[in-house]
Amino acid sequence: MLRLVEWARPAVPRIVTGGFTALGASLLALAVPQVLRWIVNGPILTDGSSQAVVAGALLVLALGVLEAFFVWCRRALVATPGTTVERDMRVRLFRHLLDLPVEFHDRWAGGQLLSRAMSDLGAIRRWLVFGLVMLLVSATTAVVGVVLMFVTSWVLALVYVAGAVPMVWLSFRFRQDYKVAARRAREQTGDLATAVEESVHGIRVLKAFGRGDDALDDFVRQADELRETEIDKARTLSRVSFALGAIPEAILAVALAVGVPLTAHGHLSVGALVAFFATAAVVNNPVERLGQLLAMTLDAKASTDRFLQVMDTASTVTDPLEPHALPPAPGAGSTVELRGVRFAHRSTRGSSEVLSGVDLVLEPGTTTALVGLTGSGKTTLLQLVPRLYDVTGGAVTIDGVDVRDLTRHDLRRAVAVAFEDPILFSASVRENVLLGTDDLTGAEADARVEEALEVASAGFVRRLPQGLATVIGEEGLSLSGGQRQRVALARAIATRPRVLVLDDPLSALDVTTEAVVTRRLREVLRGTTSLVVAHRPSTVALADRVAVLEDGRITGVGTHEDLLANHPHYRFVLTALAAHAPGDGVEERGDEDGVDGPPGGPPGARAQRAPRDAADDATGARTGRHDSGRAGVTPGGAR
Ligand SMILES: Nc1ncnc2c1ncn2[C@@H]1O[C@H](COP(=O)(O)OP(=O)(O)OP(=O)(O)O)[C@@H](O)[C@H]1O
Repeated sequence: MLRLVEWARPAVPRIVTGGFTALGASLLALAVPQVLRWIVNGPILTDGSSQAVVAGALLVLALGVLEAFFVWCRRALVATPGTTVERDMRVRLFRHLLDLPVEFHDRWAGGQLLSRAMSDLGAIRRWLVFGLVMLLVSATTAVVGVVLMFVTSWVLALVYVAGAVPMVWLSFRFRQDYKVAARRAREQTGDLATAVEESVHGIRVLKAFGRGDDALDDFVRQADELRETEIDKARTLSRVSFALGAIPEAILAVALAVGVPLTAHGHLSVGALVAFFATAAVVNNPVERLGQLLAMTLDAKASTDRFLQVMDTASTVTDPLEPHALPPAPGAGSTVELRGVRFAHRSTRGSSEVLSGVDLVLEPGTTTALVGLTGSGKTTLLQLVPRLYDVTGGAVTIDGVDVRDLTRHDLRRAVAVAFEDPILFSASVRENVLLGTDDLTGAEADARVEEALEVASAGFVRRLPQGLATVIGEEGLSLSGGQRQRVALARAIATRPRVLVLDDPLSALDVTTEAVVTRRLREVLRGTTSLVVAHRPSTVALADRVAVLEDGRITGVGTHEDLLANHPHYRFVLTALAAHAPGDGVEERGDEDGVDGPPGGPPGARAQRAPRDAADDATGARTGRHDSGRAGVTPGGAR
């Protein structure tokens, strides 16, 4: 937990000052018994001077008021820096999450990250500003108090210290048990958050399949598990709290039995006896609180471990130490080359590769369609260009520069991506479209948005309630699949990239809309080198050339006609795709340019896109016969 200093450094001065004021408060509390001793041994037992008693009482009052002031100071001092530290840690965690590669996010559940960013950091803050300070102050108070007890009466002090032995042993046992439960509770909180996140994300599927009750049962089971762990923790804590509360009181009984005879026989003054018990009462407070503070510390320890587990994960996709720059843009897109590219996902690394030696050259300004069976690795290959994953062998170059030699910023300015399942953020349409163009403002930005929307045939956004200012994404207006795809396509186009990577970007559009978008896209793509995953013959129509991905390699590159004539696997794939391609219609038919429908569209106007899994690799097509012929297979969707 010492490593928390690294994050808490700016707050350390105030936390330390807060600690000193808390210590001051405890020492003032310990001074009260000494005043009592003076009053009892002095004015009360000697001359009975009421003036001296009043003076003593006023002194106790002053000490009490001062103690209360110090307690207030501690709270005031540590409250603000605690929240600052929490905020800073949260920001650094989020920044690190953004920096970590996709590979990391493939492995980690969202809820686990969410709970680390929220509840774990909250637990660390509470410990820093309260637990840590009070633990140190309690320990110091106990030590100073015991020293005062020895000064008052070493016999009674020995009785008190002897009682500490079982308390230390109990605390040690408690630490062992509670630590495990604390960690388990944190993990279960993360799992619970994941369950909520997944269910909310997939609420339509749950409802459509009537699986809400199952999801609820699952959630209840997880919530019960967490509850049991929390009860486990509470039981462990209450056991130790009981012992830490009872033992000091029992010690006081023993001390009384020893102390009274000592006083009766004149070995101990009455004032000293009173002072001993008053001191013991002050010391008992922090001792009894020890269980609670230890629990808090162990909770914070579990949270710190979980936080550091993420922070210590180094990013594997990093900027080079000596980055290269891309040569000036040639004007007609860049040359992209994949040389002997191999790739295996982390989970299957060592056992099987998705790509096992891909060689492909994309000439400047050309559009290449990537065709292959489902699961053949098209999406994976695409993601290697903007380094969402790093190749495990070979290299990807842009204009002769290895993508790993570019800074990620430069690379991602040069390469734009649109995925089949587009994610839009909770922001206005305009902000979503301008996401990748960080240096554009004002009229220039407006013009770029207009142009991108035009090419992507996304004019429907102007008819949204607030036009381009309408908030879409999770917190805003829901768009249909095809509408989202077009906004995402506009976002990719708006960056005016050298290289455009499109993963079946028109899959949710009906044939008419796709034809319009395709026509406009072809015009724009002339100045860009594009790689487009094609699942439909009509998407192949976008391309100048087609590359066939088969068994982890490119087994054919050529025009559609050439491949159709000479490449059996291409014929097979295309036939299989054509058999499942639209008009398996998806998107509402529109009213503007024959493409744009009103947002949301008429009920029932949308249907799910037909599954293309029938063209699955499970058909044996990878290894089997490719004799499906070429009957009527042409780009543009004709069957
Ligand atoms: N994050 C991942 N972790 C592990 N394996 C993965 C991951 N993503 C994809 N795969 C596997 O890699 C293989 C290729 O997947 P990929 O998505 O690239 O295929 P695809 O050709 O794009 O498929 P489709 O046409 O269905 O979109 C599949 O076997 C898939 O299960």
